[in-house]
Amino acid sequence: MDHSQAAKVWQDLEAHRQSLGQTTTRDLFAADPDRFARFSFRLDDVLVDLSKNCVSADTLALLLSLARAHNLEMRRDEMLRGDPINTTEGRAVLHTALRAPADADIRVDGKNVVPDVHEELARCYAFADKIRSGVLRGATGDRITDVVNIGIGGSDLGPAMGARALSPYADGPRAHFVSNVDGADMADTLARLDPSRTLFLVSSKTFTTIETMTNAQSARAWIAGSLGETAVGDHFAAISTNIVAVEAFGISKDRMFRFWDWVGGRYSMWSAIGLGLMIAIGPENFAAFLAGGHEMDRHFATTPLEKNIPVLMGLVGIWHRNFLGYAAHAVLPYDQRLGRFPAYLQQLDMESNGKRVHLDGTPVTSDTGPLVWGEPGTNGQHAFYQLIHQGTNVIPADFLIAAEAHEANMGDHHAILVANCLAQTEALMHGRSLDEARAVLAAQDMPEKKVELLAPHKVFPGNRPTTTIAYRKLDPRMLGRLVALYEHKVFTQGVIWGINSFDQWGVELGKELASRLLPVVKGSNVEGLDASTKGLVAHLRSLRV
Ligand SMILES: O=P(O)(O)OC[C@H]1O[C@H](O)[C@H](O)[C@@H](O)[C@@H]1O
Repeated sequence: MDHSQAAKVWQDLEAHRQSLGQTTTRDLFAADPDRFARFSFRLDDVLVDLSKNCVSADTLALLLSLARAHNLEMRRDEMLRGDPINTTEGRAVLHTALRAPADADIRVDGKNVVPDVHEELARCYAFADKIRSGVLRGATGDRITDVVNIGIGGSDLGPAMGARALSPYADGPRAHFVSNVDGADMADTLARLDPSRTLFLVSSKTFTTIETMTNAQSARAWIAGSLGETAVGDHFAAISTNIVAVEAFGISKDRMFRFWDWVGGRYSMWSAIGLGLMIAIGPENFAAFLAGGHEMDRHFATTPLEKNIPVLMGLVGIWHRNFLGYAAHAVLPYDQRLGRFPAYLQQLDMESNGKRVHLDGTPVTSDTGPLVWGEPGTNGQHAFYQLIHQGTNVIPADFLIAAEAHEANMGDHHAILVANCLAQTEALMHGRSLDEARAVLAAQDMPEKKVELLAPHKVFPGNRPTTTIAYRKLDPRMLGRLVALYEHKVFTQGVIWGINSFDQWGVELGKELASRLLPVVKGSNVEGLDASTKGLVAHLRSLRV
């Protein structure tokens, strides 16, 4: 990286922000009739409209210079060719290899990993087919009708989000997901299931995560308790990088599916971790999901930065976070089946870019990843959009909308959904001035005093940034493109911030303390705890029967 060049562009961007002054996106639209064409970008049917963000051509040009000063293209190529860019863990970062075609050549330590990827994928597909067709059955000879993925974080959110997103394509056994160590999660799921027809997938990269191991043991006891110990083998499969621990759990080699340490947990839904999704939607649909991801990879790898969609989304995010000071980012899918997408992105984005030191360990000098959150529209409109429209903080938001619904013959449902999505982005950009609010009220024949009283409440400041992602239909290929789009956006931002987007040391301390506290919660000595924790332990113990 050229530090002095990067620092100079950063200053130029700050000066540019000053020079924009009070300019609003509304002003930018008024000044440029071609703004939509200039600021919207396409990949086949996917259109990403950045025009409702307060960026000018100069802003984008400066942001692109910033990306170049940080050697974004070089860093991208390093990732894609398998360099160990996850420096704190000494690992390559190759989720892109999971969706590469069979003839690709991507090397880790000199060895092409693509044949291994395809071999494992073929094993997963064969297993999925056998469960779906009833060739593989439960211990009693019954067909498997329900598949429960036991995993947490990256070993849960991807397949869980995907199974919901692609439910119109689900023609296999029902998919369930148990993640929380709260026994309620497992108990509520088991209450709906018949052990003789249930398959558990224990998904854990490390196969040591306490939540997953505890849930897996309970599931094992449930099967053994109702069908006998010998039935366990027929009702379990495992997905992990830790073959030794899987064998120790008692899952045989032929029901063990592996992935590799160069796949981060939050980037793993493309691997065998997707097995639950694969069984639900079938190998063909899963292959379309992978192909969609690869399509976005090609776009990211080969499109000039000026038209590179994930890069541009990442850079606009940098503008918001670092130059306009916006601390949050909302993801608002107008697609009910993307209900878990914001939660999925929370892990992808916040676990990747919620960092406070540079790659070399020195403290960051600018803010890093924003708080990411969201809910499907239109529900959010009737709950928290008030704050997005009129609250004191500006929250940039992504709006996701399909042209086509899966439900034919449902009258105006989809048209109303689309109208609401577009109306929100228009309202957020346009706003309503005090004079406009007064005029609206006056037109209602309201006494002047009341107009004056009410008008300030009806002012919308506008100039609230939104990006709209519009696509044909939420099919497997589209989901693949969408997830990969955000992965590369997160990568882009990590490069600009100079952080490691692929480790997650921030989750360790709580884990360590939880294992230290477990015996205390169960009754051992509270000595050595801080006064608050000691008091809470005592209170909880006193309430327990
Ligand atoms: O797949 P596992 O090894 O069970 O890990 C599950 C999850 O837990 C960890 O604490 C990490 O924060 C996540 O990145 C990971 O996805």
